[in-house]
Amino acid sequence: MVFDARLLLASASPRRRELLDQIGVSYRVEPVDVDETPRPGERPADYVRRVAMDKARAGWARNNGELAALGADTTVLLDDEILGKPVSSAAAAAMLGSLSGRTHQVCSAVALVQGTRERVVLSESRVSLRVMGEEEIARYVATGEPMDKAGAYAIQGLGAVFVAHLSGSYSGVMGLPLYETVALLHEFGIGTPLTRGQVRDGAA
Ligand SMILES: Cc1cn([C@H]2C[C@H](O)[C@@H](COP(=O)(O)OP(=O)(O)OP(=O)(O)O)O2)c(=O)[nH]c1=O
Repeated sequence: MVFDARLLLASASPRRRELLDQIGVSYRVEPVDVDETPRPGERPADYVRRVAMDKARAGWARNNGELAALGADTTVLLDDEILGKPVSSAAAAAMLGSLSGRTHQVCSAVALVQGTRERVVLSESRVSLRVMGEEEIARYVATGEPMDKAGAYAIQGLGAVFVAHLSGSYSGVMGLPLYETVALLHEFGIGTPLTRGQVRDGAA
């Protein structure tokens, strides 16, 4: 239990907790469940922003009205097609096969809600994975790491061995773009240990 938190993290993701811990932000965790089904014809960037905002709104609704609620969503896009979390080992292997030797996009949105105040920011990255053989894909899938990850890999885990190039935000690919997150937190008057002096209302 964190007592001095000014932020509610509307997420069950251990990666998002780890990333907020990394920059020294205190928060209380409140996982939420929102519909993550893309709407017909919805542009991927709009989809990611909408889901992040829905998570933040759901977090705010569970709150006692004191803490700003943060929601985030991360999606992998290959040729503008959304690759979500794999539903099975076979789906994970197929996803990795389609990403092998190619460059894909990772879109991460972070949203903050405090009452009627709502803001969402998008981070877009490009990641090139090297060619992966069938056997190494099978070995990677057998580790279990791909299963709860958009695009079936984790840049912060064993999957790092496949990442040939990244242009954009490492933390965004991992699930919470920290530069954008800190900018949003500032807008809402929430500082970090390093940036607290720059926040309008002082205390972090
Ligand atoms: C591409 C990539 C994704 N991921 C993860 C980040 C996200 O947690 C996940 C995408 O799923 P999300 O729906 O964004 O998040 P989540 O279900 O894990 O958590 P919550 O909705 O409760 O906030 O994929 C990695 O951890 N590493 C990577 O390299």
